[in-house]
Amino acid sequence: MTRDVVVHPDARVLAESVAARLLTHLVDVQSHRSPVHVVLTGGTVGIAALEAVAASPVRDAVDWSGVHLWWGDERFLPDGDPDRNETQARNALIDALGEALPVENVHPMPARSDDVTTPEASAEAYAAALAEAGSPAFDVLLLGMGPDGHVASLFPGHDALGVQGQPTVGVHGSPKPPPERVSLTYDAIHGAREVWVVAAGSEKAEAVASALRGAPVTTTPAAGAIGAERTLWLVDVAATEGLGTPSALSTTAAAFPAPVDTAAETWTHVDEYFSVLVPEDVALVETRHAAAAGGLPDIAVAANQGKLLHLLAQSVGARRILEIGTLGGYSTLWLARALPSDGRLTTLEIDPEHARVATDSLTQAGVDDLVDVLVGPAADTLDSLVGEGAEPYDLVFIDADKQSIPRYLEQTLELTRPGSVVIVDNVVRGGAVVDAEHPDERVQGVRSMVELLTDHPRYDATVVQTVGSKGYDGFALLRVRD
Ligand SMILES: O=C1O[C@H](COP(=O)(O)O)[C@@H](O)[C@H](O)[C@H]1O
Repeated sequence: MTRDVVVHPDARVLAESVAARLLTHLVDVQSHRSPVHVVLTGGTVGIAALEAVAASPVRDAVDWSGVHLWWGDERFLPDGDPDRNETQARNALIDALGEALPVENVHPMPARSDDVTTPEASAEAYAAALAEAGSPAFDVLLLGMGPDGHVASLFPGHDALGVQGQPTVGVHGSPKPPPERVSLTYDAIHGAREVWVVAAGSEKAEAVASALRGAPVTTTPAAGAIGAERTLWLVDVAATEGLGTPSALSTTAAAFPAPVDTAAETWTHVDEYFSVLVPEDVALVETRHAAAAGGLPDIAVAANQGKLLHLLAQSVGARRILEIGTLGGYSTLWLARALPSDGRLTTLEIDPEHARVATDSLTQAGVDDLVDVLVGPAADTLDSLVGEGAEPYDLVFIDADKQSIPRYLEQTLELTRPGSVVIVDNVVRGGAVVDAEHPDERVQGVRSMVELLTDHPRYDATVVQTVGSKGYDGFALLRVRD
């Protein structure tokens, strides 16, 4: 996942540029995928960009019948209220599109009415609408940002920041009027392929600087605005004042050399340099491609990490491997290839569709006779394996829901032997792990793991931080004590 910052001379040019970028992106995506799902934002730049889309001669290049419009947040007000983000978007663009955009493609968050009396009711109805539409992966999710660093209606210090397991949330006590709102949650935002944060003006400069420098989301919610494939910050020069703007920024759309991006680029280049040591063959590449084509999130291990798993499994002479979290089968394939011909790999996956994609890829790769893909919640499957008296595993790779890591580690003890090796992925989480108050349950899951492992009688452990094409993270390496 990359994060790019593009700086424009002023708010007007920024809005025009966002419009041009959006139109081009829609045309590009429509050349290989349909329908396209776009999430709109309210706010000054967001609405100005929609006006620019409406005025653009290029707008007819988009097949609007294949575009669905959703909202990232809404002010919980009656239908037609001029302060609703929906009303503003209709005035700015939707009305101008007329019949080109079918009515059923427009998905506003339900307004306050006699039937929908609370932000929670609106949020629930919107979650249901998303589910009914097949919980689409948003192609582009636009987010404005307030001077306090809020995105959508996720405000600093609010409980909504920590809500997980649902795509929407009702919000009360917004510091920016109106106080009642409905918002997408981070879960929904993080599922978007591309997240574009748009912000203009010096009053946003402090929040832009905090977010790009990785402030905690509790104080700067925009720091958590991250897309699954790409995060793009589209800002004007005034909004970058807090970053110490180089002169190059006075030109249109100069790429902003934020320190974090420079570092991430370097990590990726270094991974590329060393990639000669970890060449992927056709089966590995196709496994990655099948996962992407199946719409699976791009969170599998990188090739060098897969090779590390492979080498570790070989080094300990693993004959039996357990993987918790199959996803598309990429790490599974690296691990399976470390097994001897009489070896066995058991991999657990909660999502039947992910399991199907993985099974197909493992079959294509010719390792299906070594691998059992077990579908269901991992904790239940682990209990079943314990109940069945499964032979101990030599190596366990845990790469699933991070909040459950402590539980998986307890269960793993029932399924291993002294000397077995356990690897837990993604335990640094961009450094968020040091934040005791972090609202993300995944971060808290890792912190609970650290508590569990401190002076543990049966696990010996270390954690190694990593950087690379997959960003800044790390893994825990454990050995079951003799
Ligand atoms: O209230 C809201 O504010 C933000 C930012 O608006 P701006 O006028 O400061 O750009 C916006 O992103 C959000 O959708 C909206 O509900």
